[in-house]
Amino acid sequence: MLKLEQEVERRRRLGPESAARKALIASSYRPVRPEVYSLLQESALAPEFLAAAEYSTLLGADLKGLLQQLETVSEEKRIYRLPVFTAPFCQALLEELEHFEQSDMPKGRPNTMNNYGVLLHELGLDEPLVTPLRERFLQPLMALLYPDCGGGWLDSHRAFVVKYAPGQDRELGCHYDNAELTLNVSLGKTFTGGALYFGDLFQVPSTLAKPLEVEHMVGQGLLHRGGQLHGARPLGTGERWNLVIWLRASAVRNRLCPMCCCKPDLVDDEGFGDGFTREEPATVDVCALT
Ligand SMILES: O=C(O)CCC(=O)C(=O)O
Ligand SMILES: [Fe+2]
Repeated sequence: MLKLEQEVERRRRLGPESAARKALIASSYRPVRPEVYSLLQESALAPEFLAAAEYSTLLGADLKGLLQQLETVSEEKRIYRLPVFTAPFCQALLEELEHFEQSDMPKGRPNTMNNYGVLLHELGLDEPLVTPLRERFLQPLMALLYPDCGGGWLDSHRAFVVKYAPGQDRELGCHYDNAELTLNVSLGKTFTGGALYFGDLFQVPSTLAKPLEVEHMVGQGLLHRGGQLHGARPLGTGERWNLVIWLRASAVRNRLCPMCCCKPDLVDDEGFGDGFTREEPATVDVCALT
């Protein structure tokens, strides 16, 4: 019981501690690549990503048409891949994130599994970069790919960078994300190993006997359902940096928390919190499994 109370207390502190770090970073951190903090421009996005997002907004766009614009990694598991950022933007973002990681600024860690990395909202990158990316480009794309998992109802996110390097984190255990949908973009650098593996949806009783192995390709993003069990194989050599965006739809999670599968009992938090809202959820078709 004591452990549980400690965990509740730890979680209660997360919001205010994060807000304090964000304020300190805003007042005293000096970026090395300030241009990544300006409002997201289409010139930062890969032509393939722009084309897929643009197609998705057309009247009459359908899944079949969209699938011609991306790589289907697994039809059964509904995992897709496409380039997201241009190479120069990837490079600039990576340089900025590395500069921050090496600074003496306080850092919130992405989740309980990764000890290295950066939370993008603490750096002030939500407003100029992640929110526009979600609202303008990911939303139409996800609405066509995953209409049954809240793809058309995305209203918040949690974005972070995970870093794997020798002597630091090298792998990630099997888990599911606190997200309806996830975008995972490989930013670099040069590395071997570190492939993702995917099992079934976590609600499906199964073993991970024959997971699907998916290599990261620098510059490219993988799209998958948050509930799809996955993990990362050990890094071989080099450094691996990935931008992970956990995409959330309050209309889905307000009904059933995707982590505990119960009706959520909400407490106040800062920013997007965990993506729940107190309003009545809109009526939305929801996948029976995620
Ligand atoms: O290492 C990766 O690329 C996956 C990270 C991941 O699954 C997560 O942070 O939720
Ligand atoms: Fe994950």
